[in-house]
Amino acid sequence: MKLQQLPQEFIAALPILEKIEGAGYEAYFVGGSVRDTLLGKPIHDVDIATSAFPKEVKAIFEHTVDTGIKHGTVMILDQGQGYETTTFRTESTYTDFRRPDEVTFVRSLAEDLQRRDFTINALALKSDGEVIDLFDGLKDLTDHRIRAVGKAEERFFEDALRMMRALRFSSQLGFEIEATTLQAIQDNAALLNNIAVERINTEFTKLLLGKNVWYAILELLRTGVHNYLPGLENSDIDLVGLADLLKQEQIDDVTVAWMLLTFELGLTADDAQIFLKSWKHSNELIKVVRSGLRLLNQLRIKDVTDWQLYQVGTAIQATLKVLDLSELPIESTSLQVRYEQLPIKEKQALALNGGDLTKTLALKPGPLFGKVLATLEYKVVMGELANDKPVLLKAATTIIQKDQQGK
Ligand SMILES: Nc1ccn([C@@H]2O[C@H](COP(=O)(O)OP(=O)(O)OP(=O)(O)O)[C@@H](O)[C@H]2O)c(=O)n1
Repeated sequence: MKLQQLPQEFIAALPILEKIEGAGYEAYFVGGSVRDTLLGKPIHDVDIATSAFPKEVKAIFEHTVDTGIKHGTVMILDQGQGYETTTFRTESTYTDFRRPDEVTFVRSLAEDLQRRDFTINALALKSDGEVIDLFDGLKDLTDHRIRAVGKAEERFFEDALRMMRALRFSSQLGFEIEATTLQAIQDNAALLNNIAVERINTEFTKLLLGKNVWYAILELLRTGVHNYLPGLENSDIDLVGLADLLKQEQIDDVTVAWMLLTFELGLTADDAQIFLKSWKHSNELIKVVRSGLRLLNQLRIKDVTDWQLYQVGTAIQATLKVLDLSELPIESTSLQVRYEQLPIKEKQALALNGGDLTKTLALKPGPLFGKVLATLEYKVVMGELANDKPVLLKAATTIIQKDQQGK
């Protein structure tokens, strides 16, 4: 099959292929960008595979960066754009974060494509538009099927993360996982124990954000893969609940995805922190999920105060989204309106600050200082005091006097 029209990103990179070919080597576009082009989707990274060894690539181009030289990857810089160019290779196991431990460079494209994960990812595109399809990847693309290249088991032994990738692609693309490949996932799920959790996290997050997440979660459960994911062992019922919620609407926000998951798992904010840490999430994401969960869990038992709403702060949008998707009988719009109408949304918006306490009331920094500001903040949020400097100064004076009388 020959592509008549190439996307702009490939056209821009054509001179690179042609230059490598001109030096007497083979070079092709490979991987996700070829798959996505054939699916009519936008592409992000253009990956190139070549028969030239790294030092040969470096001899052809003036500007290169050794991004993964041991694994055969050299970045070619051209017109402000970087192109990852990898020598044809076979590979053994991955224990490292993202690169295989050992690779053997080869000169044939067929051997390189043979070590790739799925047939839809094992297509190569030549500079003249010819699609090289050695494993019926085109048919699988048309039939919406994820099928391992060759023996699925061998591919998963090379890199167990590929089992997560199969589920992730099925969610993103809305493809079915072919029966033998699915069986091999079921048989080898325990190999995921050897994989760095950061890598699993990346794939699982993409799965949660996919359009066919409902199917992917059911396949995840069917194959037992969830039993090898941190904190998800034996959480079948919660995951089915999550799958049902996500059936209603595709989500596009990583934080919302993880908040929804922890909410469905019925975790408290503290337990969610432990759970998310085990997935190696950032402190920033953990903080947002924690405050959102606190509010949502409060809503499970009773209404929330404006102060609780205020404390959710920047996590409010994600939280309201989760509320919308959850089964709690509360309208997110009413909370949204209440949040919008809060007198202030952050401490900095208080009409009185520490400087005013020092200058106008001669209060020195210390425990009382913090107590005064915190009390004013609470009262303003709760509508007990207007956010107005003279009003707050008066209230501050009263708090200080009471404190001194108390001593
Ligand atoms: N564990 C892996 C990871 C990657 N690949 C191969 O390397 C290519 C590029 O991998 P990557 O950039 O991780 O994924 P893409 O398939 O490009 O998908 P996306 O960019 O959408 O994540 C894949 O298409 C596949 O051929 C593989 O065989 N096994």
